Amino acid sequence: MVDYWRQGSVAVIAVNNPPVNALSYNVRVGLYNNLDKAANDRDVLAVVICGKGRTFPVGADIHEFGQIPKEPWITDVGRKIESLGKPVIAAIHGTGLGGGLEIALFCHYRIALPNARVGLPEVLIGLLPAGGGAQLLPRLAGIQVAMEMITTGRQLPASEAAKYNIIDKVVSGDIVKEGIEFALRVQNKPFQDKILRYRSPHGKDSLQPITEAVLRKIKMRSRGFYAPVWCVRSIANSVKLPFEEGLAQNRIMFQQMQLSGQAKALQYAFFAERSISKWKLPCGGNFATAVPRKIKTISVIGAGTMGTGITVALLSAGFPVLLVEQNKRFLMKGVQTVQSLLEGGVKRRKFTAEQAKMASSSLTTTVDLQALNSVDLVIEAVFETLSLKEDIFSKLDKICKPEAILCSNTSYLNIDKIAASTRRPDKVVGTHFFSPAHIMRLMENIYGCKTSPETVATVMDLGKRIGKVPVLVGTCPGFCANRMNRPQSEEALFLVEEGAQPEQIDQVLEDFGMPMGPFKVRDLAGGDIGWRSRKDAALHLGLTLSYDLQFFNGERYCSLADKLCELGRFGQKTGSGWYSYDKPGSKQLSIDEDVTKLIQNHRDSLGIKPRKITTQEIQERFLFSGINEGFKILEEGIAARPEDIDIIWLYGFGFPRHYGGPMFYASQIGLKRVYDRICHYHELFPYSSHWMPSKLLQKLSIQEVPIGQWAELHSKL
Ligand SMILES: CC(C)(COP(=O)(O)OP(=O)(O)OC[C@H]1O[C@@H](n2cnc3c(N)ncnc32)[C@H](O)[C@@H]1OP(=O)(O)O)[C@@H](O)C(=O)NCCC(=O)NCCSC(=O)/C=C/CCCCCCCCCCCCC(=O)O
Repeated sequence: MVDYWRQGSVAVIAVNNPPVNALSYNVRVGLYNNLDKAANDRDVLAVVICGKGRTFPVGADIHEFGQIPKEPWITDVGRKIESLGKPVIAAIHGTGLGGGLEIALFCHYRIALPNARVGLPEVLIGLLPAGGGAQLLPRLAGIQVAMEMITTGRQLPASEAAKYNIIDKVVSGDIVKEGIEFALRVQNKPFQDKILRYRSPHGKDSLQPITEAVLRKIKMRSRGFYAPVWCVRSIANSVKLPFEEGLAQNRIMFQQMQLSGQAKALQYAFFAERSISKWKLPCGGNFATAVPRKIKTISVIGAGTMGTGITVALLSAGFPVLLVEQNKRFLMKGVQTVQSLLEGGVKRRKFTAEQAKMASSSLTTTVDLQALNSVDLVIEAVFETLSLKEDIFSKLDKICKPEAILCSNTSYLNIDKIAASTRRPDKVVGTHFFSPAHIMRLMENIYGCKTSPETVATVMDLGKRIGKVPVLVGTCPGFCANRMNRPQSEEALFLVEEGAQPEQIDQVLEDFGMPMGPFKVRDLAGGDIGWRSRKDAALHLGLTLSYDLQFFNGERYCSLADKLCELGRFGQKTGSGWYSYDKPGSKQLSIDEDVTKLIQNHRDSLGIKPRKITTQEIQERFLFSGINEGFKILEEGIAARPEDIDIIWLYGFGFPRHYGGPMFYASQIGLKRVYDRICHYHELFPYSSHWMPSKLLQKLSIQEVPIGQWAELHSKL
């Protein structure tokens, strides 16, 4: 796991632990022993530490967390470097992260390739850099830089790291060769002043103001995530305590954090995110065997909000796009939107003006579907009306070349029905983007019963290539994301009907860590869309939405949202919704007395006496109704694993990452407790079928099955 060789007077110690040279126990032992070997070899005058393969070590092996790490620890390897009596050079390529960078900081010199990156990302997995990073970095780069890097986990490119003295020299060419050359130059020079433990942290007199400023920033963005605050404390230890004492204190904090639910959740999320690309279809096709088609040209149908967002996402990733609309007026408007989204990207520094110009020049437009006869892939993004989509797909089937893949950006409709309107159901797939599609990273890809593994592989690959997080699910109304979100939105309305205020519910869920409460989300999305589909659904059943309606199609129903829409209060875009806004389109909101009165009148008209609703009830009814649906989604095989569901929630709805996602959150609360509360609400609200407890949840709750075994056990149950 660690290779050793000598080139003249230089010993090279190369970590060889693919894929990312994680510092697992055997690697630490290998490093320690080989450093000894170099120390004892009198012909060795300098040592180079590097990584084989694609990268320098990226840190501790996260799989080993949760157990007490066996010695030697990273700090033991560090002490060995410091006391070696010979200069040690870290030669960094790829990424030098976490414990990897810590080892480099114990070295006397650090060189890196221009495209290398360094960072201390422990905070992102709920930890602090206890292997020496929080003590060493302030002594090298100063308190300010250390605070920024350690509390955010940001990776710095080599050139920026060199500005802060983290890298002594940026070199090009072969990193090992460069390391050896550097070693030969410094081998006979004094290097005691390069041992960072003997330095004092730069900017230590400003510790207090820097800490206060950083804590203010953390408070604004943390939403209950506490690792950044502990990271701040660990850096303060570098000023307040002697080096070894600081290390010991940080180790104690690390141990406590490691056992915390937040660290477990974040580490789960890390691996969950990597597992989603390992998809499998019920028919047996999977990521390892299916080969994606090469996609060069893409057409997007529909230049509305979704179509233009998707177009920008594709253009900015370098794909030429042919944008289609039914008439020139809509098309012109769409092109203007694309241009302004690209300009917005330049302002947000997502890309340069030059890149935006290039992207814009790759956009072509047409009002003629026939022009799509040579594209490799089509993404349809028109209204959510099945008949309209069926019509478009049957036309596309006739126009597009036989091997072209046809995708629907539907958030709700049955992919099999859309596919059935073509003679190529194997090449039809759902690609559900989230709004705003050029920003939101989730791409919920939906296979139908005939979608081929090759088609799935192609859209999963496309998602990655445009910087999205593609998750594969099966087809059912609302798929995974919207199906789970629906009971939650309904519960939010019912809670208001029973006595809560919209702003109270929003606050409770924002305090929980959601980026926005459900009523703010409704106002942002626009109430009119849901209103129209509710009216359509009623019409379909031969009903009308009336204001005293308490049941609809056998289910409990709350007409408050309809009443708001009837008043033209569609949300932010009209300047009023559940809240009122400074002006249409503004985000500045305030509580509106008219809405409070409307809610009161609504309760009066139905004879509902408002009751006090607790924070616990709001959290449970919102979160558990969605979680119950999540278990049904697993039960039906719509999602293959809880990880798929959790990643959908992390990226589609901003579920707080330090809870891992709703399914992991349920596992941490305890399945028995979640199940019991769901049964309780089912008893209270028998006319909301979403409280019907999931059978899978019931079975798993009997033995509190750990989340890693849900999918496997489910297939056996
Ligand atoms: C940027 C990456 C490195 C690479 O990204 P990419 O190229 O996109 O590839 P990925 O798909 O992400 O990854 C490829 C595969 O590698 C796996 N992987 C990645 N990183 C790790 C890792 N760190 N460990 C294990 N496995 C890893 C990944 O899962 C992929 O696997 P697969 O192909 O899907 O199977 C990117 O991966 C990345 O960012 N990685 C994370 C880097 C990171 O977070 N590093 C920091 C880790 S934490 C750390 O280093 C901490 C060190 C200090 C430890 C201090 C210990 C103190 C001792 C206390 C002891 C107290 C005992 C007291 C005892 C007593 O007193 O009683």
